[in-house]
Amino acid sequence: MGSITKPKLPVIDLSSTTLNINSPSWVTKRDEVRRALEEYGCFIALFDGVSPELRNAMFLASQELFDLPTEVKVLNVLDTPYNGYIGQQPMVPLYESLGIEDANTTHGVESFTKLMWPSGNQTELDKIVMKMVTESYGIEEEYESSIRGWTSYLLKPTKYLRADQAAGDDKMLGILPHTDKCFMTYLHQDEVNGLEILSKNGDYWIDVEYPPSSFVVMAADAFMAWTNGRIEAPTHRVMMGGEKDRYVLGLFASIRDQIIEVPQRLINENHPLRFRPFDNYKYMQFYYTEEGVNSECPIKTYCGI
Ligand SMILES: O=C(O)CCC(=O)C(=O)O
Ligand SMILES: [Fe+2]
Repeated sequence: MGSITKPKLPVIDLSSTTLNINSPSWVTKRDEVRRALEEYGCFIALFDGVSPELRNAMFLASQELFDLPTEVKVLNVLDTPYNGYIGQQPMVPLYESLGIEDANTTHGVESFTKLMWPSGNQTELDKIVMKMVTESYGIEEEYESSIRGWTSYLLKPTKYLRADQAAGDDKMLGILPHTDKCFMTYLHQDEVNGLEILSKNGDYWIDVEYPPSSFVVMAADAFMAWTNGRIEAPTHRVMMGGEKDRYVLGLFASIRDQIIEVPQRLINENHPLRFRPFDNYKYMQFYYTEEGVNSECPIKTYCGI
């Protein structure tokens, strides 16, 4: 491992100023997005400048949220396991998160969400990425008719305590290696790095350095199954070092009340069908069963062929 220069994640500019659906650069970018996802399962998207003032405001709000007493935070209970409040877990003592379901619609949290996702356009990033990937594969119709309208968004402010206990250069685990169980994930962080992506061959971890105004776009398990395994959900973890707490805003897109089925176009001799039709929310429930937790690749166990 020592002397290998590790690759960095591809950075793709998806700011609205650079995107024009009728220009040749749209096609180039679209295929770049697909290739990045096929190769790494994720990439860094530069996405419309969030002003420094807004960024500060949203991370300040996040900080205030985590400063609430634990008794208040635990009141945030959601139906899907691990989507409400998580904290004080012995395996990952630095980690804390608070999920807000239906982040783009639920009336009561709308203003909070708007603050957290300035100009409300981060679900727009999902729309752009999905348009690009599905166009690139020629499966836009399948996306429009059976996925897009069923997408729900979980907004998850997350805090990682600084790793005071870490001695010297040692880092502490912020979140255990995992793949996400939803469809797609969009991550935005404050200034502290820590996210690491496992390379496709599993040989090394890639450190993620976010440029300002950038998001990590990451495929999750349900997307991997929908694309018949063309795009794999990358294993990732967080390692904490240094003297600052880390704040992250995650947006997790899942498909609700709709069976996900591999589009015919993605099935052929070289790519035989690998996944049976499945329900994303039932899969997330399955993941927290004993069988799911102990499975090496839960999505394959759940609906693999
Ligand atoms: O903190 C990060 O950068 C990643 C968080 C994450 O992987 C998750 O919440 O699923
Ligand atoms: Fe994750």
